[in-house]
Amino acid sequence: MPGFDITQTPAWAHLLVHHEHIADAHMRHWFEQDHGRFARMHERLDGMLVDFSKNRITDETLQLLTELADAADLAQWRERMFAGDKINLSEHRAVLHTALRQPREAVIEVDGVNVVAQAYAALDEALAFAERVRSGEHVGHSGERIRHVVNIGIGGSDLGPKMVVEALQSYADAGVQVRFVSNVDGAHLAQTLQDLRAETTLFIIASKSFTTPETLLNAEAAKQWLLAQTGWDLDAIAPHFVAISTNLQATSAFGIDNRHVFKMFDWVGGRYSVWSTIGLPVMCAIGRAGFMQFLAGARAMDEHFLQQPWRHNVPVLLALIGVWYNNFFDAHSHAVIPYDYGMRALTEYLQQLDMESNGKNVTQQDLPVECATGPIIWGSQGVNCQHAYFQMLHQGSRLIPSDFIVPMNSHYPLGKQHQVLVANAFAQTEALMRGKTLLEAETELLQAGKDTQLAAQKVFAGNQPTTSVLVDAITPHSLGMLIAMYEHKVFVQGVIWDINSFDQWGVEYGKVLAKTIEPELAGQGDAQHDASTLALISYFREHHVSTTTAELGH
Ligand SMILES: O=P(O)(O)OC[C@H]1O[C@H](O)[C@H](O)[C@@H](O)[C@@H]1O
Repeated sequence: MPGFDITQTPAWAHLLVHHEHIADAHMRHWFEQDHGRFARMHERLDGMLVDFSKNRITDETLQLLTELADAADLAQWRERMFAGDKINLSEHRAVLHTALRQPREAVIEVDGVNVVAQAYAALDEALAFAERVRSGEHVGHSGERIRHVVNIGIGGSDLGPKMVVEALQSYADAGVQVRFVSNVDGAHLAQTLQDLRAETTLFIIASKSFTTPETLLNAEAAKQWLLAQTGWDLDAIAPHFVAISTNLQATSAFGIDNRHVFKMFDWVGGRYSVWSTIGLPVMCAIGRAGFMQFLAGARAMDEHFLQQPWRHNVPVLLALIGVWYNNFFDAHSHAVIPYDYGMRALTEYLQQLDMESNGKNVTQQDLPVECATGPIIWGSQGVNCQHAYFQMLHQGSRLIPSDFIVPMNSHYPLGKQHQVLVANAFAQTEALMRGKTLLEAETELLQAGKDTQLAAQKVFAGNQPTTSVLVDAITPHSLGMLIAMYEHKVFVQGVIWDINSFDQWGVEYGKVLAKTIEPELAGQGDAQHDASTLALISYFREHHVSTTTAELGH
């Protein structure tokens, strides 16, 4: 579709007119007048309920939005992605994270190779290794059992596995504790290793490219820590290091035994790679059976996404309603609030998934995009957010749509705590939708025998949209469904805006400049910079106390 511009389609024009009609309508009136609203505006999947009814949409909105999906040729793009067409045009790559959760017998060919078989060959090796770590069969150089696994990686080689390991902590049953180091700030590695023994520690160096400087520097420092702690020779540390990468040359140059390199493939983007061998930390934590359930959950969402008509297709509805706020209500951000302590890293994970995918302003045909693209994704765990920034959602001046993710059962119920947690989540969605009128505020004050002077401060505009995603519990299966749901949401939005959701040229520029500046901090090199950057560099030189590399853990 050369020069495709969604804003020039009749569907977009119809939505603009429709927006004029309903922009000022209040959801509380829709609920009062229409008792069938929830029934028509929710979807039930296996172990999941998604409630779209507290959104600023009518049946007509949904109808018009589905026409927008058709105008963007969504069905064809979806088919092309699942079939392995090279829809990542700028990198000439297929986009096949969905192949990683296909049944073993499926066949998807890219350049004449069946990638499903390729993926399972790598996955089986990683799963078998994880089981050997869990059972104690894989031991360290001294013959001791591995007790700690430290994953060193960043971006897609960190956020997915970290979030999943934390969310599924109650499934970690083998006495192997998994930790994550991502930041090149020495504090991260030093503090993570502080209470560990080298003899019982395994490092996973996770890097699709194996060229990411932060990861390589941390990996080298981990190697030095291990040598310093044990006094062993370099040859002895092989059982303590494994890698996950597409770049076997670089892993071998780093000194990692080829039998301990688990392959990944260029047809999986970093931020979509938790289903691949990048999931090794998850496998070490929850084992083969749990990981296969995780893949099966994602597969169930893939099937739903493939089969349901737009009007009942959960990721498609999430995406379309997101476009509605982003492009017609001019909402700049989207909050995601998991009411689950284990899922506290979800927002950070989704920030990469969504913002690195759809933070683009050029179309697949290299033309400027004529409308706003991906929103700012933010949020954090409920209920903590209620005691911090929810004031702004309730009485601020901005439209901020949000997703509330709420499990019906906790792995740690502790008496009444789970009911209190869930009650808070539901109460927030009700309050955000209903609001409170001036009359209601005055009546409340009068009933409490108080002056009504403060009534204006107690008014809540309401009409703040929320989508509730209820899951029976956070299990490997339901977590797989949830993550795949968001992956497909991001994909659908990328199709509507006609951007490539699978490259990330925007992160390169800063990386290149950092390479120039780093030696300048040590007084070498004199590249051209603006006055501000030059002053920052010289302030560092004046104030930095040069030390030899401080020893880890001291
Ligand atoms: O796995 P790696 O090759 O080390 O990449 C790690 C991360 O670094 C980059 O800068 C990209 O922006 C991310 O998409 C990627 O996930």
